Amino acid sequence: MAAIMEVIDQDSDEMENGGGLFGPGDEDEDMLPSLGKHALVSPNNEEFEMLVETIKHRVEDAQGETIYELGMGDGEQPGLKPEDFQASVATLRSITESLGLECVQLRERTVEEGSVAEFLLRQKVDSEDFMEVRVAVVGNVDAGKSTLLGVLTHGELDNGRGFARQKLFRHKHEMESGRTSSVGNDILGFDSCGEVVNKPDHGHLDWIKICEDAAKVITFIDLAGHERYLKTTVFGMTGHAPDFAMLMIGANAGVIGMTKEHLGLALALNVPVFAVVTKVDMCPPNVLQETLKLLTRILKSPGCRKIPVIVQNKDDVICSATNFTSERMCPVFQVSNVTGENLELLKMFLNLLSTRVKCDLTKPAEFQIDDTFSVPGVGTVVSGTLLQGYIRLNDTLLLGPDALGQFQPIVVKSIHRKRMPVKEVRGGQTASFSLKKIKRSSIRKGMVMVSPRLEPKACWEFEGEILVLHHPTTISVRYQAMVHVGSVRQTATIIQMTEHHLRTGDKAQVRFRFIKNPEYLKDNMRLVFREGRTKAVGTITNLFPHVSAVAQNTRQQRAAKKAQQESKHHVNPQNEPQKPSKRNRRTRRSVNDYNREHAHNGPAASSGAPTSSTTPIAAPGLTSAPAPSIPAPAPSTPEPSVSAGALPQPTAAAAAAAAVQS
Ligand SMILES: Nc1nc2c(ncn2[C@@H]2O[C@H](COP(=O)(O)OP(=O)(O)OP(=O)(O)O)[C@@H](O)[C@H]2O)c(=O)[nH]1
Repeated sequence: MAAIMEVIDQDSDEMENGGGLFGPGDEDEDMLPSLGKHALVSPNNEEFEMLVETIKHRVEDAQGETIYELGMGDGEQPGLKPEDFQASVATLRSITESLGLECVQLRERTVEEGSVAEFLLRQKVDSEDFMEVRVAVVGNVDAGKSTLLGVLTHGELDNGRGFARQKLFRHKHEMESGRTSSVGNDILGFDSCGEVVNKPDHGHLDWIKICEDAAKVITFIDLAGHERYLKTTVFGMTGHAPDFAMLMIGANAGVIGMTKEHLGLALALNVPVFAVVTKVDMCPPNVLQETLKLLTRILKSPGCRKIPVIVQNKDDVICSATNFTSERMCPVFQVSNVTGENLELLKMFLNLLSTRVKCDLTKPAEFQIDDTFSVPGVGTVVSGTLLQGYIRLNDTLLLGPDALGQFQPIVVKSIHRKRMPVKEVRGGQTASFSLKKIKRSSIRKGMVMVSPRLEPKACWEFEGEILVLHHPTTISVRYQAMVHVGSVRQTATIIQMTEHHLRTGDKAQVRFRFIKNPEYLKDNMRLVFREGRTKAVGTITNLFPHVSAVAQNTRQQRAAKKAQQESKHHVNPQNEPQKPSKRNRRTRRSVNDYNREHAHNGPAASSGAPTSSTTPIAAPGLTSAPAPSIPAPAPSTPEPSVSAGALPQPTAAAAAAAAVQS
């Protein structure tokens, strides 16, 4: 794993500037004029209006809150004289009042020229809406992850023997073994003044009440620490779209086991990390110092290039929270779940975290599914993250891709956010939807629900630029491993690459092919490719949208196929569609059942799609030329001779549109 730390080259530019901190001079290039540190002292009407607009824009931009630094100005010495400071505070309060914001002073400092202060400006509580920040909780087994979450969310300290974590375990075997095995969610709500709103009633937390009372809800994605559950942990990090990762380390055990693995994963996915060292109550000071020393060394190493900040007081919290996403800073907390030491600092930090992922609300809806449920009396429910746009009650969306690469229209029957019924969700939020007329068995994790306007296409094959973090020998064509992209988790085969062999530390442009189902992917998504101790990370650079079996079976296609067969080229078995697994055959059956039952819903069913067992599930369809850096596909590759655009594509969008009209 040391190799991981050495080869990851994290690009700081990719970290969005979302800390929310701004001084008057730190304006948005094209929209807002520069303001001096005296701007709030005695503004005239026009200036006041401009200030209102500026703050409104900033709060909206940061999705509901921002931190204002009073007494700071571009190129000016910081600090305001007492009377100017008082006048500025009064102006700030009347601005926030007019915008319906809460204005909470975080701290005040005296500098050479006078005073400087930071204020948290946050939207007032709206019982139907709240800001959402997702924090993935990672770290080695027994680091105290579940315990810390139990303590934070239930407000009761641990006894050092597993008392606090009992409230969070979801499975009987977890209770018995004391180990987390699944991806769990726990929530911590803060009101507009930053106070915790979680009020457990006999150990039970009412999520709806928390959401109603909170202006901001932190969702902890509690991931398993044991190596056995690494697949689930990777899925939690990729599929649950965390804004931040909280890396937990037991002070006495130190940086052991999966700690570096999890840190490497967060770095690879560009998720900013903060560290929490637990169990300081039971750790001798010299051992704690050793742990901190090693952690700091790892964070500063060329593979990480982080700036560790040991958080010791409120000033450190404000500094690190406000600079967290925009810089390479990695705050390090030292806490005890038993005595409660420094937990207040951690809570304050969590309260100040702003969502990092910027979602475009103007784009058509795109929702990635990370779990499915069958709820008695309700029916099929899917949960996941809305990546862009809005989804409202009774919207018709396209669900897919199925094993045939197709999408089918579904109607949203009800929506829940953290168990609270709502009428709509917007980009960046997690939600659960109950769906009409669909069996749970026909939905799998990794599917999406998108607006018909997106005209979604599935793909069997895609290209990515990858970096091998670790492999014991060499990787070559035909190598298979698990690909994690968003909530997609499926084995894929390398079918082409720009290098003959890849070793640890090598980079290459690689073409993958899924072995079971086509998937809905997008350019620039981060991917993790892993198999045992082999690990590679990368970014999707090129997609090869799948042309459904129906579309491929045109006369032109058949002619092209025949011509290819006649040319007696040997077909590379890697490029042939794989024999479906038993599970996949089951999925196909259910899809066929669905198509039979809903023959009017899509051309696939009505046109007698070739779904017999002798027909490949779906042959790869290449609609765009391979990237120049990749050698052209072997002549034997069964590629369609016409572009997908020329084919009578059975567009699911059309099916959805028909469904909407009907
Ligand atoms: N003394 C002391 N014990 C702690 C502290 N935090 C956790 N523990 C104990 O450490 C043990 C392990 O804690 P867990 O919360 O189960 O650890 P985990 O990281 O969630 O482990 P997995 O779920 O298996 O990944 C429990 O017995 C806790 O009571 C702490 O700050 N001080």
